[in-house]
Amino acid sequence: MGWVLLRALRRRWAAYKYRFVPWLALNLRRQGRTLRYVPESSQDKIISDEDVFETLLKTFKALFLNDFSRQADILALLPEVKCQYLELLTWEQKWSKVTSCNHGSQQVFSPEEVLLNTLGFTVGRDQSSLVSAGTGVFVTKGFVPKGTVVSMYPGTVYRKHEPIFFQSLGNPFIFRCIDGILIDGNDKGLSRSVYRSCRRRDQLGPFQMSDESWLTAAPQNPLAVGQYVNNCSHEKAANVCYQEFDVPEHFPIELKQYLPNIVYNHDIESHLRCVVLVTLRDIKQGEELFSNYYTVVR
Ligand SMILES: C[S@@+](CC[C@H](N)C(=O)[O-])C[C@H]1O[C@@H](n2cnc3c(N)ncnc32)[C@H](O)[C@@H]1O
Repeated sequence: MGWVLLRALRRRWAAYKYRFVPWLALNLRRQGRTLRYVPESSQDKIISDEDVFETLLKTFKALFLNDFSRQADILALLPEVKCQYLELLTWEQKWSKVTSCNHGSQQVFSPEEVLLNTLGFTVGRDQSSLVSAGTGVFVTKGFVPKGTVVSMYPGTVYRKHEPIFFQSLGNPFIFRCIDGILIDGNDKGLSRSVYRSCRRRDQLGPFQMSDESWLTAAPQNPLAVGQYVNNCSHEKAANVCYQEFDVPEHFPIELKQYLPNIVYNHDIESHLRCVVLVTLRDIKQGEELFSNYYTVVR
């Protein structure tokens, strides 16, 4: 009995230790080199950055237009602020949208319906098909072709040496990028408070620089559930892969409200790091997503 328990504990620790920052720090010092659980020679990207950008843009634009009635304060700033996407609409189009919102005649879809109409599928959390693996992520409707952005890994982004010790204790949601950047995707406890506080810090007037609804059961960006994807096993091969994506400077400001990531420290100039999950094969409705926790592509 004791032996079985010990073996179970050892297996749990073996899977978890790479995400336990004090363990990483200790091994870094011992080995005198950067410790990665990701191979040094990272694979090529599954899809190009341009394709990731296009998918996010398409999805966020659709969510933005669906949320139009909530965007009135942003619209009011339009003459002064360079809103790249809204500039594409004529004033007549904007006016017709505002009036249709005011008269309540605009059809408002749920974020999942918007995703289905835009990308042809929806994803959501449910009990994993693996015994005792807790929650997992499933394709709930539609079909996802190979090479598609199917999800995003939300959370606070920590650069190397930024303080994450207390947030990392007992936290299985810390994701490590190839260059050592960490993303804390835990939606509870201290991690949750840190994310919310960073988000409030970065708000620019009516413009939200990121989304915090992934902390709830109903995210306004329905792709932001990637932290719940489980690890592959002998029976369940990986069908998605993590891919890093740095948000370019020209990302439309009014669409940043759908980005589920925020930097812990914004004093240092750099692009916001996001991680998306890309399908490695076609995935049908009802299938669970499985990644390989030890593989990330730049
Ligand atoms: C990032 S979380 C994934 C979401 C998790 N299933 C949950 O319900 O919170 C990682 C944790 O999920 C569980 N997990 C992931 N893949 C698993 C697998 N193949 N078998 C058993 N447990 C797994 C482990 O407890 C792991 O520490």
